[in-house]
Amino acid sequence: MTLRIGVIGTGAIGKEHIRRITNNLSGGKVVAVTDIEEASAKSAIEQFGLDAGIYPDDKTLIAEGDVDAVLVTSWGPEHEESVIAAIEAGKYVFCEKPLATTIEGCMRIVEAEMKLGKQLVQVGFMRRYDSGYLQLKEAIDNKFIGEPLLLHCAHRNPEVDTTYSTDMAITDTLIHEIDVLHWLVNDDYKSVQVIFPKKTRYAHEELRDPQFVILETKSGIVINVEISVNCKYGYDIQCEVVGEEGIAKLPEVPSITFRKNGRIGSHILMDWKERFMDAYDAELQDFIDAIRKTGEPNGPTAWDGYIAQVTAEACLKAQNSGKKEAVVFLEQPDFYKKNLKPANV
Ligand SMILES: NC(=O)C1=CN([C@@H]2O[C@H](COP(=O)(O)OP(=O)(O)OC[C@H]3O[C@@H](n4cnc5c(N)ncnc54)[C@H](O)[C@@H]3O)[C@@H](O)[C@H]2O)C=CC1
Ligand SMILES: O=C1[C@@H](O)[C@H](O)[C@@H](O)[C@H](O)[C@H]1O
Repeated sequence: MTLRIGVIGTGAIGKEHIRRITNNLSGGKVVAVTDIEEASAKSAIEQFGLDAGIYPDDKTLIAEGDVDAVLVTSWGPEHEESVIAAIEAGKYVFCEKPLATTIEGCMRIVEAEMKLGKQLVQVGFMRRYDSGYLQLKEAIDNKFIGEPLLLHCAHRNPEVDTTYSTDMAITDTLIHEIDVLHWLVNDDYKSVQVIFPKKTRYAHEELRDPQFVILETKSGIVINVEISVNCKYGYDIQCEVVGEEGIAKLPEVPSITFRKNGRIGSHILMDWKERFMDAYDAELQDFIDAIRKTGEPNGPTAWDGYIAQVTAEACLKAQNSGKKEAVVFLEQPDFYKKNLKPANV
């Protein structure tokens, strides 16, 4: 059976996902779209030659769109309502990060799923499908570098516009590290701290950039993440794990080396679309395949969305207090204690 998919929000990543489902992946078909800007939904249909209906809003798409699954790729604060409506209608959901913009919102989604008694939701934490992070995880899980002790990470974007605010460095940007790093080291966060170094002159007036976040896990692993969103030179994701017996580092993105004008160099990518292209393909293919084969998604769950939001909110508190803040989770329900298979890459 081909998975019939409806897309809620046909902006930047909505269109990217429509393109990959339509041109690159197998087993799924976009049959319905909606966007609060109707012109955007229309342009998605035209751009990708979709045989799909346009619906006035998320609820109508879910009720009348004859879909098995929805992709929620609207703005973060809009996610919760669409995800809950989809769960209540028994539709599978692939929701871009964040699952919801509050802890309570994430819990409402978790409760809706538990009430239904079936996992329907996968959150778009695509780094768990990136081949570099998967290699790091394999090295850690096989004890290749011994016990991980500390991690040095960086999340750099070349630039942001004036709508990007200081809290977004956490909720929009760091949230990827929040999810992937505790998964990488098989541990939970215990505390967080945020330090603001000297501000770059490229940050707009209201924005504090860069930021330096320290996350500590229950077993005592210390993780530092530099977030720079005006680094100018490229889109650059770094992660180095220091273990008891060695170091493992995320590979650089392959690029030719050139010799020109008295220099040896190589190219750096400029945006997330290219950097995680393969990971986005893999996460969505896994979503489609797992549902078709087992009737349940296999990727990051609504509970992972909750864990990320709790940690993000502790970081926001730490931004304001300047102090180390505790990260406190509810106990994981048995419902979510399944042993997730490794990502399908
Ligand atoms: N996994 C990743 O690396 C990335 C994830 N994202 C996430 O994807 C989501 C969308 O981001 P972008 O595509 O960059 O934003 P965008 O602004 O380009 O697109 C969002 C679209 O959703 C539409 N929209 C908003 N509310 C809606 C609603 N209630 N119903 C229907 N349509 C609605 C907007 O009109 C817009 O066309 C965000 O949650 C963002 O955090 C974005 C970029 C990368
Ligand atoms: O999710 C993403 C964007 O929303 C965010 O704004 C960027 O900072 C991240 O690098 C990208 O992966």
